[in-house]
Amino acid sequence: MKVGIIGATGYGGVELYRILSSHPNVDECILYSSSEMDVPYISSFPHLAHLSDHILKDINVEDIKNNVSVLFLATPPGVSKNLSPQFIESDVKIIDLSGDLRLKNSEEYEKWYKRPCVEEDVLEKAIYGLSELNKEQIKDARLLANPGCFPTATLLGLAPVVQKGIMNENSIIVDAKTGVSGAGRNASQAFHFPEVNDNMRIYKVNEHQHIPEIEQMLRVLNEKVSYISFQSHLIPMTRGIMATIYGSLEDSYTTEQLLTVYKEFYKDSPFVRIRRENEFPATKEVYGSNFCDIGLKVDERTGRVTIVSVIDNLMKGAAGQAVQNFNIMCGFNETTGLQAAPIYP
Ligand SMILES: NC(=O)C1=CN([C@@H]2O[C@H](COP(=O)(O)OP(=O)(O)OC[C@H]3O[C@@H](n4cnc5c(N)ncnc54)[C@H](OP(=O)(O)O)[C@@H]3O)[C@@H](O)[C@H]2O)C=CC1
Ligand SMILES: CC(=O)N[C@@H](CCC(=O)OP(=O)(O)O)C(=O)O
Repeated sequence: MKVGIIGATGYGGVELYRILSSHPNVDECILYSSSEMDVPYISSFPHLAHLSDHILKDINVEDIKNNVSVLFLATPPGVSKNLSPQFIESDVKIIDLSGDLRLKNSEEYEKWYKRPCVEEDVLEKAIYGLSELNKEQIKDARLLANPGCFPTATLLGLAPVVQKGIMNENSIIVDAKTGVSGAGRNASQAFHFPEVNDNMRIYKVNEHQHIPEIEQMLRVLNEKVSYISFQSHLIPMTRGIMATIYGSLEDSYTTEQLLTVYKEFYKDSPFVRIRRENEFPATKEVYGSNFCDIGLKVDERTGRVTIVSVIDNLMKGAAGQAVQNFNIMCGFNETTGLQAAPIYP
C-alpha cells in the first residue's frame, strides 16, 4: 500500500514516517511539503539516514489521488479544513492529526480554536478516532479525526469510571503537564530553551482548545457529564504527557475494586497498561511507545479518586495513534508497526 504524509517536516509528520517506513503493509511513503519542495528529506532528519532518501513533493491533489491510498495530515489547524474536502469523493482515506475535524459542533470549534470551521457536510463525515473507545466506527472511517494529545491521556484515564457512573460526572478536575514537543517544531520565544529550562508554566488557563473535545467524548460515554475543569502546564522535557485526574466517587470503592474495573474495561486494548496497587506510571515508562499507562488510588478520607494517565504525546498522542487507526481502518492487526517497547532510561 502507498501512503502519503502532508506536514512531513513537522514533529508529528517525521514520527509518522519513522513508524510507517518499517510498517510491513506499507510499500511506499510519499512525503509532501508546502515549503520545502525538491529538498532531500534526510538532510533535515539525519536520524533517518539509513532509509532511502526522499525528495519532498509539492502538494498536488490530483497527484495524491492517483498515487496514495491513505493520506495523513500532520498539519497545523486550518490546513485540513481546506484540504480534506478535496478528497471526500475520492478513494483516498484521510487521517487528520489536527483538531479541525474533532468537534461536532462548528460553533464550539470557532469559539475555542478562534478560526473558521470546516463545512458541516464534511464535519458530518468525520469519525473521532480514539482507538480504544471508537473501534467499530473507525473500521469504516474514510475521514478520521485523530484525537488530541491531552484528550487521549485524559479520556483513557476517565472512561471506565465515567461510563459506569462510578465517578460523580460534575466533579472532574484534570491537572495536565506536557513536554515541549507538543508545541510543534517551529520555535517561538515561549518555547525557547532559556524560557523552558528550569521552569514550569501554566498556559491557556480555562481556555485550552482540548476542553470541548474531552467534554464531547465524555458525554458520549455518559450523558450526565456537563463541564470539567482542565489546566495545562509546560514542563522542561521533550516528550510526554501526564494527566493527573481527580473526581468524587458516587459510592465507597476500594483501590483494588477500581483497578479490577479498569483491567476488565481495557482487557482487549493492547496499548493500555493498568498498574498494580500503589504503583503509578511516569512519562519515561511510555517514552517513544504507543502505550497509555494508568495508575489510581482511592482517598477514603475524601471519597475522591486520583487517576494518573501518561502517554508519549508524539506517539499515542499523535503519530502512534494515527497508525493504530490506520491499522484498524485497513483491517490490519491494531498493533502492526507499533510493538516497540518504550525507550528507557
Ligand atoms: N506535537 C504534538 O505533540 C501533537 C500535535 N498534534 C497536531 O498535529 C498537527 C501537527 O503537529 P506538529 O507536527 O507538532 O506541528 P509542526 O509545526 O511540527 O509541523 C507542522 C507541519 O505542517 C506543515 N505545514 C505548515 N503549514 C502548512 C500549510 N499551509 N499547508 C500544508 N502543510 C503545512 C509544515 O511543513 P511544511 O512547511 O514542510 O509544509 C510543518 O512542518 C497539528 O495540528 C498539531 O496540533 C496533535 C497531537 C499532538
Ligand atoms: C506544548 C503545547 O503547546 N501543546 C499544544 C498541544 C496541542 C496540539 O497539539 O494541538 P491540537 O491537538 O489542538 O491539534 C497545546 O497545548 O496547545
